[in-house]
Amino acid sequence: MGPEMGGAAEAAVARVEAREVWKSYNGRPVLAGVSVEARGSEIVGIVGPNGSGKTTLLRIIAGLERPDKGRVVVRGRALLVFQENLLLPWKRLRDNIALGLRYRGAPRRVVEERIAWAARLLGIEEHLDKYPGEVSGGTARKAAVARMLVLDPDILLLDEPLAGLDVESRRSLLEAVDAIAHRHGKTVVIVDHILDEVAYYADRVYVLTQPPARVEAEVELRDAPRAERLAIVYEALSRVYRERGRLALPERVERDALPG
Ligand SMILES: Nc1ncnc2c1ncn2[C@@H]1O[C@H](COP(=O)(O)OP(=O)(O)OP(=O)(O)O)[C@@H](O)[C@H]1O
Repeated sequence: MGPEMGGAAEAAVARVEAREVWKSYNGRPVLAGVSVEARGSEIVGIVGPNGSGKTTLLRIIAGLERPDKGRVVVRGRALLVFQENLLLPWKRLRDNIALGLRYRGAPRRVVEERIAWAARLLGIEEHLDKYPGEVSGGTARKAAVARMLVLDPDILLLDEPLAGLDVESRRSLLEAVDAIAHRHGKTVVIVDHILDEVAYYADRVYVLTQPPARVEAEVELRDAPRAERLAIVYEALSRVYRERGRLALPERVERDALPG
């Protein structure tokens, strides 16, 4: 790729791009040339089956691992919310969310303001004085997101944020993510295996293949009505499968099927 052109406004837009990323563990390929991109105020969903390298891809984007091959560009500050939440059980949610800010020496007033803002956005104000063991999985997940959000990242990487949550928790978490991206201007990358809800909220979805992962389909959804987005992704996938099926047909049938 050539040098980035773009003016000053363009230069300020957060961006994350993985291009043809390859990764193997013990000689076994997990990612086999995966390219994804997210920029500006948008939600990008990366959906794939279990073991398809979604976590590995996020860890590479976050700089926690190196790809064997390929290029990763991150413009802006990216923070990863781990699938396991990693809340400290002996600290109240409020203090868990404050951890990074206090570590950075943020003034008390700033810490309190940011916690109040993030808690309101995620709808967990009433739980701030509880311990992680006293709240639902959905509230704990939201607290884990809040803990990163208060650090004001440009890019938020969410590793399977919907895993283990009930329908209402998934909906309310994704509503908050929607506000984080579209009202507060963050770039959000969600990896998950639940296509339905991710498609409903995402501006673009990448569907990964079974491992070793490649991008099976990349589907733009930004301008599509939400209620139609899942169908649009399924249509795109059907096209891919049909195409593959067609290519797999014997040569004779293949020729017969050609127009003219
Ligand atoms: N550090 C590592 N060392 C060896 N193998 C690893 C390592 N990290 C991941 N793997 C393997 O790579 C594969 C992909 O793992 P990864 O966690 O990235 O997939 P995933 O799509 O996030 O899966 P899941 O949906 O189950 O969380 C798995 O088979 C996993 O065992």
